[in-house]
Amino acid sequence: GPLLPRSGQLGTLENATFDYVVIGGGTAGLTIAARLAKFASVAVIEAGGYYEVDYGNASVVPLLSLTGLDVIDPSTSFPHRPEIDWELVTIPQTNAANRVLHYAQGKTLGGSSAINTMSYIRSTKSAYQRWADLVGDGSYTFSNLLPYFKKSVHLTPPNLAKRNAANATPEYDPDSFGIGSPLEVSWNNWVDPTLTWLAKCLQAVGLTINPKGFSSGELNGGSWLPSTIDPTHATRDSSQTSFLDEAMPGTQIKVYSHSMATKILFDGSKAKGVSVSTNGTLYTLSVNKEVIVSGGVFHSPQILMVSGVGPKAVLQAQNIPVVADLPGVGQNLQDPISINVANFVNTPNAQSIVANLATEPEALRQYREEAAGPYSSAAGYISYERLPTELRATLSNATQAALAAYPSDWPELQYIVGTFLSSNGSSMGAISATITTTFSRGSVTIASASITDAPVINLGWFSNSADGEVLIAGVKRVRQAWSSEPAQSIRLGPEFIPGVDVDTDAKILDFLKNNVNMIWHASSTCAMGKIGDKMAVVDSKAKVFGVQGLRVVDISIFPFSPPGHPQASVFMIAEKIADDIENGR
Ligand SMILES: Cc1cc2nc3c(=O)[nH]c(=O)nc-3n(C[C@H](O)[C@H](O)[C@H](O)COP(=O)(O)OP(=O)(O)OC[C@H]3O[C@@H](n4cnc5c(N)ncnc54)[C@H](O)[C@@H]3O)c2cc1C
Repeated sequence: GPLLPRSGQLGTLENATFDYVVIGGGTAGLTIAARLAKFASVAVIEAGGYYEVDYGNASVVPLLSLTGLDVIDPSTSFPHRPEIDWELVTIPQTNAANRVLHYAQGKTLGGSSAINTMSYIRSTKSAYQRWADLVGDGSYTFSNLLPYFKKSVHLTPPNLAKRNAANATPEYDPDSFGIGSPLEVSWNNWVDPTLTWLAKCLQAVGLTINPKGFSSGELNGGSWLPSTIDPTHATRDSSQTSFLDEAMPGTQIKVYSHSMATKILFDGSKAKGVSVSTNGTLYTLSVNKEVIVSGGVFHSPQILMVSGVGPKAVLQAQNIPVVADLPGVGQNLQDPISINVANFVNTPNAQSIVANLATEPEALRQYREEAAGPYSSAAGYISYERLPTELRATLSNATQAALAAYPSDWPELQYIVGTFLSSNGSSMGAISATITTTFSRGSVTIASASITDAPVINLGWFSNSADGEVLIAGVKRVRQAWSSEPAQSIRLGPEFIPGVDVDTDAKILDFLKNNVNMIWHASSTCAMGKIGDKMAVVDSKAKVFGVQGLRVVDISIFPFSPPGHPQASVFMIAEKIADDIENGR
């Protein structure tokens, strides 16, 4: 790959003053820092280092983003990789069989954009309209956000010669993209044969290809997805390899890596700096202008709380002096749940090719010499829909009414196709169902006044019974796809997961409670809202209520979990708020 030299510590460990100090060099943090550094002095404090150094190929090679990233194991026996993962573990999920889950979050420059599955999907026009309405600011409609979406990415059209899969030609709306920079968005240079079959199964039950793709404000039908990938080298593009790499030589941006922001410091109610710890050295980075918190969904509320901004009772219980009593900090957590319906199949997949000693050398050659072949492939194919009438009719009246409150272009379910090897080396195909109307709510709070104690996470799974009902319908819908005519050409044996004995709603619900997974899209723990909204944490310019000189810019400020995949909107919001700041808003 084209890796630039990656040094470790880049700032000197002593008190200093900047215009802006950004807490967290993750997806949003490096994006906004790089933009602000064009006209101001900026420091970034990041707990991790360079993932290319700390984690090597597993975080760079696209195929390994699906299969090699052992950090995404949600079980409590997850492999320990403290150099790139926060190793967060939830409290027992009381409505989900008391499960305790590991929730991967990137602890590295690039944050979760360095460990995610790289798919690039925006939300729907009505979802952004709802965002605009909730926060009382018309700049959040899709058409007004589009310039920021365009600015944050550089699109390279698919390389059809390399993809070499006639039935997997991506369709998309080029007008939804522009000539932004520096984050690369493009398509895989190889298509997994099993995924083309699974896409056909979804198409056979009515989820036909959406000619506009999923970046023009529509989420229905199916699409071969673009991802955040450098198409020339077929390597992951993250906020680090794009925004930070561009800013490093071009601006005076200072990065304090392997460094913890331990507390935001206030002068009265004005943020005046950040206390930092690097390998035991404590120092203060002061601001002329603002502190920007970009710690992600779990750590942004934590740093606010340990600094005195949060629910008064929580702060007082930890003897933290109250700077601003904001009851919404850590509340409103929304985490979409997902389940696989999986079967053995007779088709090869990327893993069976690279696991086979006869075919692996050619796969390696293709990747090294042509940036193509199985190693170059990550995100594949996704479909969205509102439930068909006959399945909607199986829901309780309360759940039907709850769904009816959503606008008509808001999908209710997402289906992701996937493929992997079973422990005995056989190919498996999986179609997952994921809810896109998360009714359950969780929370994040603190165990102590110290930033070094992990935040206390309750995902709130199944706290609202509508989520289970909708996901049961999703399982039935995926079973329809697995019963379609194309599926008969590839399926081997009876249903493997959940299994043919899981055949009633009650049994499916029990299976779900014991087996659903996160798709790592948790959001909304410092939710944006209108002035006067008691549970809102930031206003529409991302300014924290009740204090001055402090914004939060990351996925925690989404007012709700938007359908689609979040990183596109995370990059967008960082661009938007950077523009607000540059223009004095
Ligand atoms: C396994 C996985 C797969 C995913 N797949 C996809 C996908 O395919 N498509 C998609 O759109 N989205 C995906 N997502 C979600 C998406 O990546 C995240 O929503 C997004 O990256 C969040 O960005 P953020 O800026 O809010 O937080 P992050 O990118 O996580 O950044 C937070 C940063 O703050 C740092 N930090 C936190 N606290 C401190 C502190 N006290 N001091 C110093 N530094 C601190 C962290 O180390 C981190 O670098 C996935 C996420 C995961 C984890």
